[in-house]
Amino acid sequence: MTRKHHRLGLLAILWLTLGIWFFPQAALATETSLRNGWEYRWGDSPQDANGHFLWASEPTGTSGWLPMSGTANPPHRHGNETLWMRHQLPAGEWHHPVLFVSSIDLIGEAYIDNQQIFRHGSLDSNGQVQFAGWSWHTIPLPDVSEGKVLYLRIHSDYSDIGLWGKVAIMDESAVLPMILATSWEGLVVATFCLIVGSLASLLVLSPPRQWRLGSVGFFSLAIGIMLLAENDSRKLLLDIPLLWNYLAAATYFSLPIAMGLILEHWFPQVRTRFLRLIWLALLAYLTIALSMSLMGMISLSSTFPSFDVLLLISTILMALLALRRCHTFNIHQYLVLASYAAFVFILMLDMAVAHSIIDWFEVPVHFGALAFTLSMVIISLRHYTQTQRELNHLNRFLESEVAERTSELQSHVKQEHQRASLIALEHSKSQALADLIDRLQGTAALEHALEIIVDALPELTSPLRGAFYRQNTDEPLLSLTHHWPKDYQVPATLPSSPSGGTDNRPPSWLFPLDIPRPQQDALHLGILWLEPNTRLLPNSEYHERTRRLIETGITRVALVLSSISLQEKLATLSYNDGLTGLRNRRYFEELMFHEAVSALRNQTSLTLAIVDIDHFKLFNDRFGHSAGDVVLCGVAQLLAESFRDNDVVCRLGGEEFVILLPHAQANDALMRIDQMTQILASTNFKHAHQPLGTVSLSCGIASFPCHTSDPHTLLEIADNALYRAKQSGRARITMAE
Ligand SMILES: Nc1nc2c(ncn2[C@@H]2O[C@H](COP(=O)(O)OP(=O)(O)OP(=O)(O)O)[C@@H](O)[C@H]2O)c(=O)[nH]1
Repeated sequence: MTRKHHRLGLLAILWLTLGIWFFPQAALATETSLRNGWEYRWGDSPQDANGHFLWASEPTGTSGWLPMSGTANPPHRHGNETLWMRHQLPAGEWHHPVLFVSSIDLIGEAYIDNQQIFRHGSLDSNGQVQFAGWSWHTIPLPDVSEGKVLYLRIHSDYSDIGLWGKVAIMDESAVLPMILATSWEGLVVATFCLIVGSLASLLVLSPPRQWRLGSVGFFSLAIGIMLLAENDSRKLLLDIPLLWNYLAAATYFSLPIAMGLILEHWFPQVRTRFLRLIWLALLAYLTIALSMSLMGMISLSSTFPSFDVLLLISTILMALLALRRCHTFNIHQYLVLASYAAFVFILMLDMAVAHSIIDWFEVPVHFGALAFTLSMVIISLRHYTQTQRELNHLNRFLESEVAERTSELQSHVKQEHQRASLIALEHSKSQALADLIDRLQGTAALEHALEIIVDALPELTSPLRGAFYRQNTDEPLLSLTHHWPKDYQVPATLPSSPSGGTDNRPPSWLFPLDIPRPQQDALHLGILWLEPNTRLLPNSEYHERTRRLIETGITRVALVLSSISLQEKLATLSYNDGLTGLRNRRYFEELMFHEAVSALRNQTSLTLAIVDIDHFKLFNDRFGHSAGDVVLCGVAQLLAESFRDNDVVCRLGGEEFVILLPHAQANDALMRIDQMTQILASTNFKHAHQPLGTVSLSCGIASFPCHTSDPHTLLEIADNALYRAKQSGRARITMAE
C-alpha cells in the first residue's frame, strides 16, 4: 500500500469515528428525559367488565397516586410485587416517538388511553413473575402524545421494582445511533478483553503452562463476555435477553473466582487452603444457582442479590488474606492488587446503582475492566519480559555450564583416547621387546647381541626419533652407530657423560646401556638418544610413563646382555685350557667336527698333527710338577707361534697337543713342526732359577684327502702315526700311512 492509501484509510477511520460520535450526539439532542415526574401506586388495578384496568383510565390528580422520586423502588413496598406508575407525556416535536427504557424490573406493560401499547414478560399461570431478562425497550408512543398519560403496570419479585437506567422520549430513529454511541466503547473494551483472554488462555493450553497468564486470561475472558452480555448492542446482535442474562450472570459470578485464581498464582505468599475454599465456594454457588435457575427452580434475577453479598464478603476476605502478607509483595503484586481494587470499586458502584442505593448514572464498568485488563497485560508483559530475561540469563549460565562440561568431557575423552593409544603402544612395544629378548636368548656373543639390539631400536622406540652411540674401549667419545629416521640430524659423537640438552633442540632423553659386572664397574656399551615428542606425549603423565617404559625396556635388555656376556665368558673358560691358554680338547672336538664337515663338503684339504712331549713323566718326577707346567706352557707358546692364524693349536690333555690346519697339506705341518722342534731343541727351560734342560717332541701327522677319505678319522690316523713315532724311538715326526 502507498502512503497516499494510508492517509486515505486514516481519514476514513477518522470520519467514521466522528460520524459514530456526532450523529448520536445530534440525535440525543432531541430526547426528553422522563426520569422524574412519575406517580406510583402499589398493588394491582381492578378491571372493568371489558378487562380494562380502572387505574389506567384515572385522570391525573386523582387520589391514590403518589409522586415518586426516580423511576424505581418507591417507598412502602411491603412485599408488593405489583406496581403501577404513570407519567403525563410532555410536549415535543417527534416523528414516531418511543419511550426508551434501559431496563424494567422485571415485567412491564404500558397503557395509553386504556390501550396496552407494550408488554415485556408475563406472569405464569399461578400469577408468579416469570423473569424474561433485562434488556432495553422502546415503548411506542402516539405521534401526538402531549398531555396523554402513560401508565405502566410492573411486576417484580426481585429486590428492585420499576424502571432502571435511562428513561427518555425520543424519535424511534434516534434509538439505534444512541445505542451505538453508548455501547461502542463497551464493545471495543469487551473485544479487547476477549482477545487478551483468548491469547492468555491459549498460552495455558500449550506447555509450558503459564498459570499466571491463565488466571489473567480467565479473568479477561469473564470480563469480556460480561461486558458483551451487558452491552446495549447485544439486543441488536441477538434479541434473547434471558440468554444474555445467563451469560452475564455466569461471567459476573466468575469474576471473584478468577480473582481467587489470580491471587493463587500471582501471590504465592497468599496461597492458602482458605483462599481455595473461598473461590471453590463461589464456583459452587455459580454452578448451583445457574443450574437451579435453568431448571426453573428459582428465578435467575433472584441469584444476583445473594451473589452481590457473596461478592462483597469474598472480596473483603481475599483482600484481608492479601493484606496480611502485603509486606512481602513485590511491585508487580502491588500493581495487580491496586488494579483489582480499582476495578472492584467500580463494580461496587455499579452494584449500588443497580440496587438503587445511589441514584442511577452510567457507571463506566467497561473503563474499569479496560483499566484492569490493560494493567494485567502490562504487568504480565513486564513479568514475562523479566522472566524471559531471567530465563535468558539462566540459559546463558546453563549454556556456559554445558560448554564447560562438554569441554571437560571432551578433554576426558581425549585423555582416555590418548591413554588407550598409549596402552596399545605400550602393548605393542612390550611385544616387540619380548621378541627382541627372545632373539637375544639365542645369541651367544655380546657383539652379535648388540647388533640385534641396535637393529631393533627404531621399531622399539618409534614414533620417537633417536640414535644409538657406541662406547668403544678406551675411547673418550661415544660414536654414532645408528639413527632413525634417516634424515634425523644428531651429533656424530657424544661425550662419555652427556647431558640431555645439546645445541638448540629440546632436552633429549639419554639412556645409558650398561652391563653390571661383579666386583668392578659396569661395562658401558653405549647410549640410546631419544627425542621426546610433545605431540605424542601431550602431558607430563604420558611423558613420564613413556620414559619409564623405555627405562624398563633398557634395563631388561641390559639384563639379557649381562647374561649373554656371562655366557660368553663361561664359554671362553670352557673352551680354553687354563694352564697354557690354548684351546682345550672340547674346543678341538667341536672344531674338528666342523672342519671335517667343511673339508668333506668343499673337498678342501685338512691336516692334523698330534704332538707329545717325550718322557714327560720322568721330567715331572725329576723336577716336580710345577717345573713340568713351565715346560708345558713353553711348548704351548712355541706351538702357537709356529702356526698361521687359521691353524688352531689345542692341548688335548697332559703333555699331548694337537694342531688342526685347514686347507693345508701334510708337508706344511711337517715343515712347521720341524722348525719348531729345532727351536725347542735349543730351548733350555728354567724354573725357580733352576735349569731344566731341553725336551723333545714326538709327532704324528695325517692329512685329508691324502691319508684318508674320511676327515673324521684324521685324529685316529695321526695318533697311530704318533704311536709309531714313539715306538720308533721318539723325537721324530711320523706321517700317517
Ligand atoms: N707337570 C705336569 N705334568 C703333567 C700334566 N699332565 C700330565 N702330566 C704328566 O705327564 C706325564 C705323562 O706321562 P706318560 O703318559 O707316561 O708319558 P711320557 O712319560 O711322556 O712317556 P712317553 O710319552 O711315552 O714319552 C705324567 O707323569 C703326567 O702326570 C700337567 O699338566 N703338568
